[in-house]
Amino acid sequence: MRNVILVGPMGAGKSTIGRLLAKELRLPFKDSDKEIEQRTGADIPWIFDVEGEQGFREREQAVIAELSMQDGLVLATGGGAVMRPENRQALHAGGRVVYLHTSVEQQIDRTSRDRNRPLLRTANPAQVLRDLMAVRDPLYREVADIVIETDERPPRMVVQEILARLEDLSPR
Ligand SMILES: Nc1ncnc2c1ncn2[C@@H]1O[C@H](COP(=O)(O)OP(=O)(O)OP(=O)(O)O)[C@@H](O)[C@H]1O
Ligand SMILES: O=C(O)C1=C[C@@H](O)[C@@H](O)[C@H](O)C1
Ligand SMILES: [Mg+2]
Repeated sequence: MRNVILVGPMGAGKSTIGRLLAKELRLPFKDSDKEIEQRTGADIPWIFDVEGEQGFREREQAVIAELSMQDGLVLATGGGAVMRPENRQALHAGGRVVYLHTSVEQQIDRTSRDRNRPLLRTANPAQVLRDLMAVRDPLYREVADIVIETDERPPRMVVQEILARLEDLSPR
């Protein structure tokens, strides 16, 4: 079997739902952001500060390429992973891709308590989230086999819907 891969913006719930989904499927869970941090020995804000976004994206591409090639993982990706065509190709080839959709209003709410997202350390994080969503929403949809709405749905309900929709997919 190939992997189940979660894509979507910051605050969509990829890390939270990925962990629960992996438990349900009894598969190992990997989070590309965490994997980058472990391999670098530094957290994401540090990588952005020292190496710039470009440096982070290079590390992200290497991790996505490697993890997508594995089998039987639940893989949560970073919010910007779909920006590079090489990543979209690797993710599509690596398994079933699930886009966790959320409104910008929910993103603002879900990311407001957490300081670990360097792109949101600005005067107007809501505008940044809106601008990123305008560019990225079509890319998440391009790479996804399934789109799942997460607004007003607790993580456990989202997981059950993913499981049902994965069952319904025909082989590709
Ligand atoms: N369906 C949901 N309903 C309510 N809260 C949620 C839901 N999904 C996630 N959350 C909460 O939103 C916050 C962000 O979730 P999470 O870190 O899983 O997002 P992410 O998609 O991994 O973001 P990033 O791309 O920045 O890594 C967490 O506090 C989490 O508990
Ligand atoms: O949306 C983004 O570009 C990002 C999302 C996070 O998951 C991290 O990958 C990083 O903070 C960048
Ligand atoms: Mg995450």
